Amino acid sequence: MTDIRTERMEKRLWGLSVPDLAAHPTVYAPDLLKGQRLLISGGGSGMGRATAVLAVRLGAEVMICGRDGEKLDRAAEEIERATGARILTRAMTIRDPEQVSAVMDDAFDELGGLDALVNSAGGQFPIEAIDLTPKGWNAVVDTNLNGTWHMMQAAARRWRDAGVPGSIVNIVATIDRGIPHSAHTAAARAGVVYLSKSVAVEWAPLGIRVNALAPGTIETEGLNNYPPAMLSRLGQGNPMRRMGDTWDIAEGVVYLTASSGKFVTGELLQINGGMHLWGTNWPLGVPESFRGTGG
Ligand SMILES: CCCCCCCCCCC/C=C/C(=O)SCCNC(=O)CCNC(=O)[C@H](O)C(C)(C)COP(=O)(O)OP(=O)(O)OC[C@H]1O[C@@H](n2cnc3c(N)ncnc32)[C@H](O)[C@@H]1OP(=O)(O)O
Ligand SMILES: NC(=O)C1=CN([C@@H]2O[C@H](COP(=O)(O)OP(=O)(O)OC[C@H]3O[C@@H](n4cnc5c(N)ncnc54)[C@H](OP(=O)(O)O)[C@@H]3O)[C@@H](O)[C@H]2O)C=CC1
Repeated sequence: MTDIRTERMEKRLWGLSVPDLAAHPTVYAPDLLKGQRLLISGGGSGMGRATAVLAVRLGAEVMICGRDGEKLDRAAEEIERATGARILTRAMTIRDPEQVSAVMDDAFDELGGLDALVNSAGGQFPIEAIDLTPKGWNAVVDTNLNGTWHMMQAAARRWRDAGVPGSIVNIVATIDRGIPHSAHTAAARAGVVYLSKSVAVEWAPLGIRVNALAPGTIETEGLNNYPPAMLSRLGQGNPMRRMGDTWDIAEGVVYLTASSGKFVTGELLQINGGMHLWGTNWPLGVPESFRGTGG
């Protein structure tokens, strides 16, 4: 690891900044998303924000939403400064179907329609499953499963009613072998994966594609929600023995939403350095009985 990276990690400045993202090389042609309109939940930070930057660089018009209006406005200002593109922001929670309906109406009205919905909003807290309270379980399932569903259905209904196609990408997590200390989110994300597969079939006749993307450990400010003791172990929990960056995810999202993904639906794209095959992260520490077992 370079000195600069170590210093940024110690300061908990995770991931690529907006100027980094604006200058990052991309495999895509500059006008790939020209005329496309995207709504990105959780677009004020992390993977959602990186996707917003890549999308505007490729010619798309973008609205981002999340709970914290100041964070969204800050992201929009930084994106405008770095790329010259203006994006729209809406403060809301995906957990409230009425707020979801309002943001979806705004997106369709103010962008003049919608071509793609990217659901990057989500989160959880590390805990041993045996200690979960009903309220904690419900908060995580309501955010990651129910909230994502409200967004998906609200977009799909409008696409159906307008008789136009659409595309949905749901950011989930690497769940293939479960997620110790995060059983609540593993359950919710598994729900989203199979929800996506189910409606990918139902909605194919409507011209709506639905895919999921499973990140591994990705350097974002979201990592600041985890205990400092685990930060030094981050990135060791996959065969490539490093973290991914938000550009890895943004380019994956664009692959699925752009014409490159026009025959892809119901898929789960794993961008995780092989974490679905080997490795794991125990946020609260690996128990003695599991040490040295290769996980
Ligand atoms: C996805 C893979 C996880 C893998 C873990 C392995 C580690 C790998 C490395 C890290 C990978 C990073 C993954 C990321 O997702 S980064 C992005 C993370 N960002 C966040 O998670 C922030 C967003 N999170 C939240 O906003 C909250 O956690 C929550 C989803 C619960 C939001 O809901 P709400 O606002 O309603 O929640 P509250 O804060 O009001 O709490 C409700 C009850 O939930 C319980 N709770 C909440 N926090 C904790 C905690 N830290 N410990 C224990 N219990 C908690 C509690 O019962 C709350 O009720 P009370 O406050 O009344 O007690
Ligand atoms: N980073 C990683 O290693 C991994 C992350 N993930 C998941 O990927 C997604 C993106 O994470 P990442 O970019 O790293 O983290 P961030 O914390 O940066 O992004 C999550 C975004 O979700 C928004 N959000 C959270 N709850 C709600 C809500 N109820 N309504 C609307 N917006 C909400 C947050 O904004 P605000 O607070 O303003 O609402 C935030 O911008 C999340 O679902 C995360 O759990 C999965 C695997 C690994």
